[in-house]
Amino acid sequence: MRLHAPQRASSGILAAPAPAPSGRGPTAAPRPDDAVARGLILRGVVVRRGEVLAINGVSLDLAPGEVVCFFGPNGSGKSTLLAAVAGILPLAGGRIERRPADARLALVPQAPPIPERMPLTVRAAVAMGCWGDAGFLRPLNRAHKRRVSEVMGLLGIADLADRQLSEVSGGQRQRVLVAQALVSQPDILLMDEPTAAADARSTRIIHDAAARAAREGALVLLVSHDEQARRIADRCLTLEAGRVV
Ligand SMILES: Nc1ncnc2c1ncn2[C@@H]1O[C@H](COP(=O)(O)OP(=O)(O)OP(=O)(O)O)[C@@H](O)[C@H]1O
Repeated sequence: MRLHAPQRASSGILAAPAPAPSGRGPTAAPRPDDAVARGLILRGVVVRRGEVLAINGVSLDLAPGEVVCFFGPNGSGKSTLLAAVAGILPLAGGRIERRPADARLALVPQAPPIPERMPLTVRAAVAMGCWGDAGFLRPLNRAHKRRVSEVMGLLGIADLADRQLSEVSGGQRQRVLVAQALVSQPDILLMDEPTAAADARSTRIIHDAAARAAREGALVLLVSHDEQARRIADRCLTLEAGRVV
């Protein structure tokens, strides 16, 4: 089973539109300072959160197949950087480009986006990751259902499939959210502290799934306070006060 599909035009349920490239369209020729033909390019990225300069001039070249871990103290800008890459937060300066521009992106957010009391089984929550392919609230085809089952197996949550999401533990819930993102077969997988509530076993399962997605060609950006993340990292970057140090 591939967790990741070749880059294509449609977007997953958790996908956000690519941030508008500043000054040129998605088909423009690479600039001399662009080191990667595919993946993500950040140049002089600046993001404000109210009065705070949360990201202050970050430039990175990130290639498919990499697991890039972001460490750093609370408030250093890790979540803000992922949100900017996902197109959720606007840039106050610089540019972020997906290569190609229609690369599919999925975000595992730090705060679960699904309301705690919403009646939803684990299987239905994971299946939401297929909506980018199937259409919003549309029935899933056999291939989608197979993918949902396979990813639930991979994340060790198959036995929870019919449980209400509100009735599983915090660590199990994190695996559900990771499964939902993986089901969308992202080219770029953004994970914001996906193991914050996870025990050692859950942490290993989540990290192994992220590493597998990268092996299959996805670019994985993983924000973490967990030193275990170094095990799967191709690169570790530290943010301090909005800068990569
Ligand atoms: N919703 C918000 N409104 C205003 N400022 C915010 C908001 N969220 C974060 N900030 C500020 O932006 C800066 C970066 O915060 P961010 O959440 O990106 O840090 P982080 O490195 O992810 O922290 P943590 O490790 O605690 O998750 C901090 O100074 C923070 O106080």
